[in-house]
Amino acid sequence: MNTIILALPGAETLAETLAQQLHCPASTLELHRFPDGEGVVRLRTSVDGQRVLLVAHLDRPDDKTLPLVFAADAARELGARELGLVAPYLPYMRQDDRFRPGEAITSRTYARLLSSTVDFLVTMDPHLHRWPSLDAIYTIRTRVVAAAPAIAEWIQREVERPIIVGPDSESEQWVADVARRMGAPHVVMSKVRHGDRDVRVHLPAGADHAGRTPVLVDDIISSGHTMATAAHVLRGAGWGRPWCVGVHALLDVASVDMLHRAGIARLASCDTVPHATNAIGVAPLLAEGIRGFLAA
Ligand SMILES: O=P(O)(O)OC[C@H]1O[C@@H](O)[C@H](O)[C@@H]1O
Repeated sequence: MNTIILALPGAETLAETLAQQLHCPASTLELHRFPDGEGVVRLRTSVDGQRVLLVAHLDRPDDKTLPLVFAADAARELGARELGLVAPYLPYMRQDDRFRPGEAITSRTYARLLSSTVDFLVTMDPHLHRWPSLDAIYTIRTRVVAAAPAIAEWIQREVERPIIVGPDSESEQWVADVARRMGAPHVVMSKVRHGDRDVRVHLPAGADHAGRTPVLVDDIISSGHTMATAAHVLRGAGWGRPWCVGVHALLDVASVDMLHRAGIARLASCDTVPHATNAIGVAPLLAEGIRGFLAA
């Protein structure tokens, strides 16, 4: 079966790069907004009888998910035989519980929506905390790709004698993997969240930087408060100015400024979400993950 890549608006660069890596054609989608704000998508190429890979950057997902669903439905109606979604950042993974009475568990609802939209999903380091794997909520085939090889390679190139630091217990999975690949030590801090922009972070007793440069690594940087607070704590403990690396950079310009005011040495992110801090390319890793679905 032939494969064609369709880029959702904003994902054209990633789609092109993946098309080169996977040796298949890529096309773009037209998104028109009517005066009342409703949108309509239009496929610019035939998809009849083909496997379609929809490529989307799903930060700010509320505006982007409906066009994705419309594009998938249109492709299906126009003869696509199989539909895959490549979404390097998978949104709505953090609300995985009813933290306050009456709250929606958006992870589950979003998973149900995407599972009814496409046949398979390729994503990178989704925020799996309470769910053991995506299979707990997604009913389609999924493939999780780790950014750790690209992050480890980048840190190795850029930072002399690093020690990898996780700002909270959830980050241990990513931090341990990155550190192991580089043969560097790692330490994981503990965090208590009191609100969207209010976190407390602690270094474990006895933790020592051993003259190394701290590199904070986390999956998501959103408000930036986790990284900023962790940076304050590290500096206060005499660890020097930490570097900060995030897989998914969701933060705005004000949050980037706040991080620099917190005294970080450098902020870098993977290009799962287009952002001024993108320094680590993950397309080759994503392409590898996609290949498993292209065999038939
Ligand atoms: O503190 P901000 O940047 O808002 O949020 C990002 C943090 O919130 C967690 O779920 C992520 O794993 C990360 O540690």
